[in-house]
Amino acid sequence: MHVNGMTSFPPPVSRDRVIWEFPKCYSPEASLQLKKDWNSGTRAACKDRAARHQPWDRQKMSKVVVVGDVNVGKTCLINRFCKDVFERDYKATIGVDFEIERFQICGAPFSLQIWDTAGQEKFKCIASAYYRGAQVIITVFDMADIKSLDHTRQWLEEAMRENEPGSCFVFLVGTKNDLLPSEERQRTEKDGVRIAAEMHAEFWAVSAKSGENVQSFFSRVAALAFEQCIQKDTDDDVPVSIGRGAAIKPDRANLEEGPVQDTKRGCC
Ligand SMILES: Nc1nc2c(ncn2[C@@H]2O[C@H](COP(=O)(O)OP(=O)(O)OP(=O)(O)O)[C@@H](O)[C@H]2O)c(=O)[nH]1
Repeated sequence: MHVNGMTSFPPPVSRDRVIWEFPKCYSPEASLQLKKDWNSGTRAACKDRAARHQPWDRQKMSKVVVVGDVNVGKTCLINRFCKDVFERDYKATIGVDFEIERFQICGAPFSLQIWDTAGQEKFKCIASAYYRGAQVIITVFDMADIKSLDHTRQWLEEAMRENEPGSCFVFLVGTKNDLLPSEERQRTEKDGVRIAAEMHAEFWAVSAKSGENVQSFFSRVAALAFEQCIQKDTDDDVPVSIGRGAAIKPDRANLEEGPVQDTKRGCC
């Protein structure tokens, strides 16, 4: 970064944004990747740059879009991760909002641009204008409101309408797991896992209130999105697609290759 002819460096990322180990999935039954380690290409690319003390040519960033019914806890989930706060009082998101979170993954700088969208019907047309160019779609439901789980397919369909088929990693996230007694929680998780598998999404259950699984979830998102960026860099001229049907089959090599990107300035 150059400011007035001087080179300035961004501040270091906080410790909980530094990722060396490949983050685990929540449930192997609905996972985008069962592998335990980075792709060999990712490791090699990171090692090579570090050995040559070479900076990455451009800031690597992936666009993440968070969708779901009104009041399911999208804003709280993002705020818990980005600001480590929890807001008890509901304030509707008007249109969209976004946060940029910086990471260091395998020694390389990486950012997630996280778009929070409104669940209210009247803001849908504003929010949907921002779905385009997503590398990750997070569909959110409230674990204490099973109807919101039924609606996640529709949310995904609408988000995918603005993106290339098979071009995005999809997550299905159940929020507010702190509200359920353990038996009910297990039942709802089972339903979530089943629907996630149908949607070719990876399932997670979290609580923005207690913070349970929030950090692990976003680390997982960042790691998968990062690998996709690296793959794109090293294999730029070969068009690849994960295919939506391939997402929960962990052994398929095509997932490791990463999706086709809608390349935007600043994003990978
Ligand atoms: N108990 C509990 N309550 C939560 C949790 N997450 C969110 N809430 C509550 O749920 C309500 C809605 O949360 P928001 O994050 O604003 O919901 P949203 O999905 O962003 O809503 P829209 O912006 O209208 O689409 C708020 O009153 C939060 O306090 C959680 O993990 N546990």
